Amino acid sequence: MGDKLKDSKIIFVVGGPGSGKGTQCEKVVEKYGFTHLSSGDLLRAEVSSGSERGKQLSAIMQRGELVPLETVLDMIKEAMIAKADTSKGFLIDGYPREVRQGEEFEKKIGAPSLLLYIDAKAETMVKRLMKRGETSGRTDDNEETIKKRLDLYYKATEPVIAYYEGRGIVRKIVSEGTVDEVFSQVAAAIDSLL
Ligand SMILES: Nc1nc2c(ncn2[C@@H]2O[C@H](COP(=O)(O)OP(=O)(O)OP(=O)(O)O)[C@@H](O)[C@H]2O)c(=O)[nH]1
Ligand SMILES: Nc1ccn([C@@H]2O[C@H](COP(=O)(O)OP(=O)(O)O)[C@@H](O)[C@H]2O)c(=O)n1
Ligand SMILES: [Mg+2]
Repeated sequence: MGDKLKDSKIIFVVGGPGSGKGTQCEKVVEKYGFTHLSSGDLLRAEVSSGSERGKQLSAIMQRGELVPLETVLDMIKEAMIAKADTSKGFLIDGYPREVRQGEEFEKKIGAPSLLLYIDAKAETMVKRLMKRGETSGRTDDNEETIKKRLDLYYKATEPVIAYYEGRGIVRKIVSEGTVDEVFSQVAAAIDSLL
């Protein structure tokens, strides 16, 4: 089964909290039929299952910190294997969050063919998340945790961009405009890959 994953197309979607990763992934699924796996959503599903592991994850996520690498990687791998037979390719949203997460992913699953870097200004991300927080019900959409998630993003996740830039597979998407304006950049980047 591992080999089957090795052959599948993998796109990493990396960007700050509130940059628009999830929004753009939904539009990519509509247009290209890829399988969208959001690491954050997988973790939140585990939390809402009420499992012991979910309780531990919840505390970490409420602090805006990173959960253990093995946990999130195993959850993504399980989700990919479950869809491997029918998937046209995978959008891995919100992972890797640090370089070693990328290295471990490639050891256990396979190499990405594209990294979509969804780039928005810090104040744009804060504004969007505060607005989303009014309806999302996410325990991490509050000012204090948003700030921690942003700090962690700049410290741990931006180096991921540089790491994959070295391989020439990064496409930077400026996500300041409307959802459709941003999506036209995303579609152009994916079309150049297909
Ligand atoms: N104007 C504008 N708003 C956007 C765009 N993309 C997302 N938003 C808004 O910004 C908020 C955050 O978008 P998400 O797609 O949830 O962001 P995310 O990167 O998945 O955030 P995390 O899951 O917290 O990492 C949403 O409530 C959207 O309404 C965009 O391209 N333009
Ligand atoms: N690879 C990942 C993905 C999410 N997470 C945790 O899950 C939370 C929500 O992730 P998300 O991608 O939905 O949201 P953002 O943190 O990107 O805004 C993060 O703040 C982390 O606490 C993680 O630890 N490792
Ligand atoms: Mg998201």
